[in-house]
Amino acid sequence: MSPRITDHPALGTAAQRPDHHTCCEHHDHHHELVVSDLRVRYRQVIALENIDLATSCGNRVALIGPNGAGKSTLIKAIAGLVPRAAGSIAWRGTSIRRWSREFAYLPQREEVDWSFPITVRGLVEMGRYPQTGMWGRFTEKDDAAVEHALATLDLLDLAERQIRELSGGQQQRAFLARSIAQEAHVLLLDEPFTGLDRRAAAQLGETLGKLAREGRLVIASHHDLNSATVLFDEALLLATRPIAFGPAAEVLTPENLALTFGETSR
Ligand SMILES: Nc1ncnc2c1ncn2[C@@H]1O[C@H](COP(=O)(O)OP(=O)(O)OP(=O)(O)O)[C@@H](O)[C@H]1O
Repeated sequence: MSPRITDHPALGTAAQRPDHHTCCEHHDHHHELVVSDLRVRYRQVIALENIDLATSCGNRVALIGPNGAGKSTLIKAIAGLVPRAAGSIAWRGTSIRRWSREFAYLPQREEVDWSFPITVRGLVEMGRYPQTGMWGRFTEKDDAAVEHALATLDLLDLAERQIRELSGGQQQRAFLARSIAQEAHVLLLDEPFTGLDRRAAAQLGETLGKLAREGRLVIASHHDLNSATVLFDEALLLATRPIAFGPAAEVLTPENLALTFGETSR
């Protein structure tokens, strides 16, 4: 999906991609998630290069850039779903080697088989499998975690419905509820606002705010520049390489956006 860039007059101008970037200091011990000098490639294609990102729970981080900029790839790399060609990703001081229960990943809508026969409750219960195992017995603690997740996402009334019978916004909430049941601290969301109407988007925005205030870290690719400063605390502008990272309102300047969108990534 294309970003809405029409409201930003600076974006029409061609801009050179910078040969250096403004970015947070990496190598720091104060942040819970630290991505340092990350490079990811798919065969010959370099999807990400020189990515540095340091942030902590309580923040909502937007990944912003043109199609092919590497947003999905960065989300997958942090989730441990694509291999790194170089660099490191550390969570609470320890390198992330494989998918961890701390990380919950929400793929782009079209990557999910929504016709899969499962109820909302069944989907949310899957969040407990890392603890119980697929065929494990649910304890009271597991049941309580599922109820808490359904309540947090306002899904108790829909718990017995099939996910294919839900609206797009309700489906997003069901997936987020699964992450909450998993007790994941890092929510990695690929374009969670895409396809939602205003009301569902507002509700999701509130939910992400609540989850961040509860002490989770939300990282999401996002296409709507107009809402980015409202919905997110921090932003990483990227076009294969990072253009800027910092507080969303400081980073989303016309100059930075021109650098990010002025030249389409390969
Ligand atoms: N499985 C793959 N095999 C080969 N190349 C890939 C693969 N996935 C992504 N790429 C390439 O890696 C680059 C980054 O893709 P990515 O999907 O991360 O971008 P994006 O910013 O999420 O784009 P969009 O906004 O279109 O979703 C692109 O050049 C893309 O073509």
